[in-house]
Parts: sequence; structure tokens; C-alpha cells
Amino acid sequence: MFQYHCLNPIAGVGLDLFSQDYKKTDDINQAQAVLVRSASMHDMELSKELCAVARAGAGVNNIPLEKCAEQGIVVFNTPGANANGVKELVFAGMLLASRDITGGIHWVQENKDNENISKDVEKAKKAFAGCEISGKKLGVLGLGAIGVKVANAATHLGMEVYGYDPFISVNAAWSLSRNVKHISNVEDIYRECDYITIHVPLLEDTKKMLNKEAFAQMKDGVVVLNFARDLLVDEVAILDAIKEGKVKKYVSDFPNSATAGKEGCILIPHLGASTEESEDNCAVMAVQEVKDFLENGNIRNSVNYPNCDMGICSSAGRVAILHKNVKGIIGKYTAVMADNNINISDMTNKSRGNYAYSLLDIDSPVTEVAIEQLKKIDSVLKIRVVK
Ligand SMILES: NC(=O)c1ccc[n+]([C@@H]2O[C@H](COP(=O)([O-])OP(=O)(O)OC[C@H]3O[C@@H](n4cnc5c(N)ncnc54)[C@H](O)[C@@H]3O)[C@@H](O)[C@H]2O)c1
Ligand SMILES: O=C(O)CC[C@@H](O)C(=O)O
Repeated sequence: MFQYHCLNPIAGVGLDLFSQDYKKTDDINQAQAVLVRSASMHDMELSKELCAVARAGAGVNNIPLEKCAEQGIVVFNTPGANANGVKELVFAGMLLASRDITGGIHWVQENKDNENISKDVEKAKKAFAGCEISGKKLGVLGLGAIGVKVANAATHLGMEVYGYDPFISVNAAWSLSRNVKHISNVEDIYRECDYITIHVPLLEDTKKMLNKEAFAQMKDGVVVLNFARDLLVDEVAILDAIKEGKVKKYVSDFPNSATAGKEGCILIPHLGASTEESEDNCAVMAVQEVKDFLENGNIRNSVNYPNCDMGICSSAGRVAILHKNVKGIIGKYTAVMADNNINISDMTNKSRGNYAYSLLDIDSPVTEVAIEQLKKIDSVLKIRVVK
């Protein structure tokens, strides 16, 4: 029996995939798996029971990835599962920045008791007029699951699209419309574009990626959209850029005390992935990843351990070893198996940075003695008897 704990509400269509072998627990310390959306896990104690954390979403800046890796806890996310939800809201943001739709809606609300409202709108509406996005230049920073969808859709709306991603994946490159101009120098985007939208992960080296120097190079009246994370933008610098008329609007899905209520900011309460479809997709993918890991030892879409797939075990047993990526360790655990007269029929070892993962299929059930010996090997972080 496995236990899982949800730190945020996770869509039922995902949780329903857990069989009778799983129980939901309110006590995180009992859980082998944690499902999370945006709750911060940075200050949490991680129990020895915990094997997997699944982020039902893309961004993992709320999870201590290194601390988890060090404790042999595999962290998963759900790449692309909410990308369409975010893409659609980016276009809503672009339109809100281009035409004063919210101002117009407020006007109607304020004039709801005016008997002549249908006539007066024709006089009032000029205060809320704007511009179209067709024919304008859009710069997309980060061409991953969301960036590619935004870039491609923008070409269909008549925008001239510039895309920048020095680390673009082969899959993303295949999915990108050939009408998107590939930009290798981000400054070309700053100089040329009327709208700039950022879709990169929040990492140490992307923090404040849009800063004073970046804004200084942008066109006057540029619209900046941030549906990725607030700290990607230097908010002091963007508020100055708004005051100077450099930035016309800052549309962000991440309001905070620096930006809330500030002139020129259009702020949405982190609604990018808050659609039925995105929540369902993320929950389903997260639960499938957790189940495949707990039941078969397979790792798919991890952000701190290598991916590894040996399918469903057809041997007598399967042992999973999470360890540091160091020389000579494979020899040590194969020696333990040999000493205990256990034959390894199949095995995989994969590494990712400082961490590695081994799956061993064995011809007879692993013994307590062998497990204890494996645990004592230096650089082994966690052992799981999968079968
Ligand atoms: N508003 C929301 O609700 C919401 C929903 C999903 C994701 N997000 C945020 O959006 C981010 C992107 O999501 P995604 O699903 O597209 O992720 P993704 O991993 O598919 O794509 C991120 C892309 O950014 C690129 N990148 C990394 N560093 C870069 C840099 N310095 N310059 C340019 N490109 C760089 C990567 O190569 C990758 O292609 C997430 O990390 C998350 O923070 C927000
Ligand atoms: O879970 C959410 O609502 C937001 C998810 C989003 O920020 C993400 O990074 O995937």
C-alpha cells in the first residue's frame, strides 16, 4: 500500500487513477509521494518515507530540487500539460494591453443605471480605443512548451514573430512554425519588438533577465508580458520604465506588493494554468509519473534525476538505487548481489549531473542482508525494493 499527500488541490480525474493500492493521507510524513502545485516546499522537512514529489505544472522553483536529490527523492513535473491554458491567457493579456477593455467594462458598470447608455457609449468609447496586434512585432523569450505555442499562434494572428532560446530542444525546434524568425541575439528582440513575452524558467541565471539595461534597449511604448514568474523581471526597473513611457503596459500573471495597484500594470492572479483542461492534464500526467515510479521504478519527466525506463518488471525482483554519480559504484552493488548469490538479469544506469539512478532486475527476490549491504555503500542515497 502506498500513501500520497496533496499539498494543493489536485484534479480528481488524476487522483482517480490511483488504484486501491494507494491511500490519500493528511500526514505528509507518512507519504511516499507528494503532489503539489504552487505551495512552497523550501522550508519543509522531508521525511525518510518520501520517494517522489510530483509538480502538477511546469515551474519547479517552489521545490528544493537539490535537497530532494540529496535525499533520494525524485521530483517530477508535467511538461506541456498546461501550455495551452497559458498560451490563451497570454493573448488575452496582449489584447488587454492593446485596447482598454477593462476601462470600457468599468464604464458600462458605472453607467448601468443610465437610461441613455446605448446612445452614450458611442461618445464614451473613444476613451477606450486602442490598437490591433496584427502587423505588430512580437518577441518570444524562451521557446519551450508555452513559448512555441504562443509564437506559432501569433503568426496566425498576423504578427511578425521573433523567437529567442539559446537552449531550444530538438522537439521544440521541430514544433516551431517556420514563420517565426530565429533570433540569436536577444538585443534584436529588445530593439525591434512591440510586444515582448517571457516564457523561461526561474533559475539563478534568469532572475531579473528583464532589467534596466534590457528596458533601455526596447522601443518606446513596448508591452511586456510575464506569464512565467515575477522574479524574472526587475520590477523596480519596469516601474521606472513605465513612468518614463518606455513600457506602455506590464502584463503579469504574478502580482506582488511591488506591482499590485501600480500605474501601467495589468495583473492577473496566477490564472495561466487555471483551466479545467490544464488542471486535468497536469493531474493525470503527475499521477501517471508517480505510479510508474512507485510501481515499476521508472522515471519520466524528472527535473532532478535522469529519466530511466525498464518497463514492467518480468523478473523475480527489481531494485532501484538512487546514488551520487561517482566512479566505481556500479561494481560495488553488482558485487553485493553476487556475494548474496543474486543474479542480475537486466540493469540500467543513468546519470544526470551529480546524481544517478540504477534499476536492477534480478532472478531471485532480494534479501534483507543484501539491502543492508547496498545501503552501506558510500554515495548510495536511497534504495527501493520495487518488486
Ligand atoms: N502562469 C502560469 O500559470 C504558468 C504555467 C506554466 C508555466 N509557467 C511558467 O512558465 C515557464 C515556462 O514554461 P514551459 O512549460 O514553456 O517550460 P519549458 O521548460 O517547456 O520551456 C522553457 C524554455 O525556456 C528556455 N530557456 C531557459 N533559459 C533561457 C534563457 N536564458 N533565455 C531564453 N530561453 C531560455 C528553455 O530552453 C526552454 O525551451 C515555467 O518554468 C513556469 O515558471 C507559468
Ligand atoms: O498550478 C498552477 O496553478 C500554476 C502552475 C504554473 O505556475 C506552472 O508553473 O505550471
